[in-house]
Amino acid sequence: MIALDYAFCLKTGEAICPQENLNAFCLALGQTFSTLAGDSHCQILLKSERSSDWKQLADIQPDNLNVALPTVELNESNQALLLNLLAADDHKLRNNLYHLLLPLNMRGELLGCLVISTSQEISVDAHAKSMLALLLSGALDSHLQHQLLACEQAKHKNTEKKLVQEVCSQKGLLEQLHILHKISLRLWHAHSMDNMLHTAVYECIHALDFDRMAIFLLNSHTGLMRGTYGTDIEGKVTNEQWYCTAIHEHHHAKTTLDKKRHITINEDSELYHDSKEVGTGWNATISLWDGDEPIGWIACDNLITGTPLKSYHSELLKLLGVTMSQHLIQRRAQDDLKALNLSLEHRVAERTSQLEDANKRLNQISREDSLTHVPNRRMLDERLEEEWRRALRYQTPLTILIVDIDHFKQYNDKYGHALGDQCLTQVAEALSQVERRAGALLARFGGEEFVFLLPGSNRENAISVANRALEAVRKLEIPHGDSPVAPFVTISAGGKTTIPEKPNNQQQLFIDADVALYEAKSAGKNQAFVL
Ligand SMILES: Nc1nc2c(ncn2[C@@H]2O[C@H](COP(=O)(O)OP(=O)(O)OP(=O)(O)O)[C@@H](O)[C@H]2O)c(=O)[nH]1
Repeated sequence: MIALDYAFCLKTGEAICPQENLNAFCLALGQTFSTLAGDSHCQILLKSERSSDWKQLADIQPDNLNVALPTVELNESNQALLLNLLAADDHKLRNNLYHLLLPLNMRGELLGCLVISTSQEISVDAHAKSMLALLLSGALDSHLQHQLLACEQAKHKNTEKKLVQEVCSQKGLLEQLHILHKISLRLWHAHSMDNMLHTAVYECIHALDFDRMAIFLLNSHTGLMRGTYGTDIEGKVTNEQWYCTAIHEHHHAKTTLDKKRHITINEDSELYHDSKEVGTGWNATISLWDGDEPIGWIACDNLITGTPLKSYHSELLKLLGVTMSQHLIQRRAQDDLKALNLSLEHRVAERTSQLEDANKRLNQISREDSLTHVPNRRMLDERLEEEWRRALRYQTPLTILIVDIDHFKQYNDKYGHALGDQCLTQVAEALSQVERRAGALLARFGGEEFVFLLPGSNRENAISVANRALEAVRKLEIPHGDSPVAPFVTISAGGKTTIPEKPNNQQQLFIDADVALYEAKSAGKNQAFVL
């Protein structure tokens, strides 16, 4: 028989009081009880505050100490033993062992209990037992409170650490977003789609937290994916416009678009360049959308510096995707508008040129004789008015020479109107070759009459022109069986040379030229007369 008495109480108190922590307390407790009985086995059980559940805090055997905080569930046999002991509250022999339960109260509440199991019966002094319980309760409560505090402090430290990390990460994200904003401003100023894509890759790999980036454009109408700009393994921007593939043949593009994934990040992944594996690290792909229509995607990784993936990368890359999508949409709209404007400008220029041509032609037609294609009377009147003014201002000579086909009525009567027209055309053609001096003009005046306007020509030159005209028509040798003048068609010419003395008096010139023509006709035709 062993005794739990005051002496043991004192011994236990001396052993457990100086202990600094729960483990040392339990160890000292176990050692004290082993002096009581060599095979003693102590368990400290704690009662749940809110329920009647019990859990094990410490399992103290002479050769083994096991303290578990947070506490662990009781196994079935211990649970049954505890219930028995709680009900009987005495030192009982069960399963060949004597068990003693020491309830531990604190602040009027049952905190837990100490269960001592030995092979020998223990004689218990009731006062010593309650004193021991008091001693153990105080020490255990103090250690538990201390442990709880330490646990809270550790939690607090951990939260503080996480907070610092979070603040750092937020600061990093903020800096990156600031840079992204600056890049976005630069992209607004790009002068073309090509320039915008090059700037995007260049600026992003130099200022954002990743090493390489490539942008691909998608065309859902053609089903094609095209490269734009990317980064080589040394970090230089490269032109990748040569790259073109069907979207459905590109595994990543296909799955991203099918599943409408906006961003995918892979850690410890193989990294590629020109379809060859060049290293490992993290890589990310961001798809670009115009509403529901996929318009491109971006690939980026950390191949060169191996910069680790940060907690803000996901947020940063998402925003990069949104920014790039907006720029692509806006740039496409601008380009479409430019193309539309160009096509409109082109069409307007084409129409204007057609209109100008038509006007020119109209102008020409309105000043051209439709049968002979030499200038008509309207043209002659305009040019005569002009030349009259000029001759008046500079006091230079001006000549009018009227040419009339001889016996043309008979010609028409004999050969018919159609041949008459043909004759007129041939005569006009021949006359138009006679005088090629600058300013000289041959016009059809009406019927079978033609007029030479000869600015700067004196009478002598007018006579020369008239004779050359006569000769030119004779040379045509157009048969005229009914002409009493010659067997061929002939003409007569009457001219007048003057230096104008007053404005708008050109009509007089015509009257005088007509008089001269009359003279030529009266003198037998086939001749010229210049006044
Ligand atoms: N075939 C044809 N004949 C025309 C055209 N314009 C006028 N004529 C004819 O030209 C003829 C002119 O006749 P006239 O004024 O009598 O003159 P002419 O017969 O040449 O007599 P002279 O001038 O005195 O030699 C008329 O018979 C008109 O019908 C035309 O465009 N085509």
